[in-house]
Formats: sequence, C-alpha cells, structure tokens
Amino acid sequence: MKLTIHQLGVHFPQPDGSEAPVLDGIDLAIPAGELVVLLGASGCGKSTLLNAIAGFLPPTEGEIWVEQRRVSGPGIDRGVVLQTDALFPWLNARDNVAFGLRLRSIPLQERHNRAEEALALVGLAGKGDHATWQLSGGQRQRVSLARALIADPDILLMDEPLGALDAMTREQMQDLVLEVWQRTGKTILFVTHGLDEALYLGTRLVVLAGKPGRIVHDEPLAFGRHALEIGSKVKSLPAFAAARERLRAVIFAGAPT
Ligand SMILES: Nc1ncnc2c1ncn2[C@@H]1O[C@H](COP(=O)(O)OP(=O)(O)OP(=O)(O)O)[C@@H](O)[C@H]1O
Repeated sequence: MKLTIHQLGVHFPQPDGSEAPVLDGIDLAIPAGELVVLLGASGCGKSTLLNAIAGFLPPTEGEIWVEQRRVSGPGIDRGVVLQTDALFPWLNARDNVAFGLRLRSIPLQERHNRAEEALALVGLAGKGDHATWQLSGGQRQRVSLARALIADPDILLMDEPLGALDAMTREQMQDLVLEVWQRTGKTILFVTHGLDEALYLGTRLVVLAGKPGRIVHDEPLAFGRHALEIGSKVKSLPAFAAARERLRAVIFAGAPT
C-alpha cells in the first residue's frame, strides 16, 4: 500500500509553554512493496516520524495518507515493531502473537491457526507453546514481528527492531527481515542507526538530519535485492564498500545533497 506524507511537521510542547519543532516539511511518497530505511543521527526525529505514521502521535502540520485513507490514529493497516519487544510475560509465544486478534473477538481456533502461520513465517514453527522466558533475544523479536504480521498489515513500521541484539543474531535477523519482505511483499519503513544494516536491507535510503529534522538525502539502493540471491557476501562487494564511504560522508555532513 502506498504511503504518502505531505508537509509533515511535529512540534512538542516544552515546560516553559513554548513549542519545539522536531520535524519540519517532511514530504515522502513510498510506493507499495518498498523497503525504505530511515537513517539519521540520534535525536533527529526518526522515531517521531514513525510514531506519527503509526498514528500514535498527531501531526502539528501536514498529512499522512495510506492509499486514499488519511491517518488519524492507529490502524490494522500499519503494524509496528519496536526495539524493545514488550511481550506479555504471562502469555506463551502463540498467545502473544494472537493477542490483537483476541481483542478483535476472532474465534480461538482461527487465532491459534493464524498465530502458528505467523510464527512459521518468522522461523519459529512449533515454538508456540514456549514461555517468553524460554526465548532468546532474537526469538523474542521474531515473536514481535509475528505479532505485527498476524493482522496482515499493508505497512510494517520497524523502529530499530534489531538494535538491542548481539552482532551475530542481528545479522541473522537482517536476513529474516529480507525473507519476510520478499515472501509477503509488505511495504516496510525500517529505522536504524546502522549504515551497513541500511545498505544491506533497503531498496531506498532516506536520511533525516537537523533540528528540526528534515529529509536531506533520498536515493534508491539495490543491495537488499542482491542479498536475497547471494546473502551476506553482498557486504564484501566493492560497490558496498564504496556506497558505505560515500554515504558516511553524506550522513556526517548532515548537509542537503
Ligand atoms: N514526547 C516528547 N515530548 C517532548 N520532546 C520529545 C518527545 N519525544 C521526543 N522528543 C524529542 O524530539 C527529538 C527527536 O526524538 P526522536 O526520538 O524522534 O529522535 P530519533 O532520531 O528517533 O532518536 P534516536 O535515534 O536516539 O532514537 C528529541 O530531541 C527528543 O528529545
């Protein structure tokens, strides 16, 4: 589903009664099926942008559209995965995944079946009965991803979902994100601090910088599609290293290009 952001601005009220602009003049059109990575220095407003798209935060200015529907709050067309998994410790993996369906009064057997399907999609087939404490950090994030996928949202919003994982698990999870993206065709907006991660995953890189945050760079990427064929060897390609060096300069300069 196409996501369109038009002249988005977000201001936060300050203790002295003034308003601090955090995002300004954000224009972004994301066609269906893209995997857009959003990169930028800490505090430039990446999470704020994601929260506004999720409908958790009303924009001060501008509009957000999913196809022809204007975003005015959270909706099942947008699934969210955050850095901390926020699983319910009193529920097993399957019931954590199925929780949203329970709220929508979907019958037990259907909830169960759909949760098992979602768990299989993230590589956790047969782990539905596991308690959350039996799961590793990577498995917990897989459950979070399954929980976001179970409602079959058109758009997945992922805010540093791999940020708390160790390096090896993080690499495995990057491959999982690519696999899920390929298998489901979802439109994904993926926030990260990691330039290598951004290059490895994205079909497009959007860089946010400044205070208030603005889009200072936007370019298509091809490594993610290539990684689906040759895996992490993509990271050893000279073109990958060259892109990393060029984009590092763009990001550190924080300057419009
Ligand atoms: N609810 C809030 N009220 C006031 N200011 C806020 C609020 N939420 C975020 N901010 C401020 O808005 C700015 C952007 O925060 P945001 O979390 O969106 O940045 P970020 O790019 O995601 O940072 P990081 O990479 O560190 O997660 C920061 O200066 C932050 O302190």
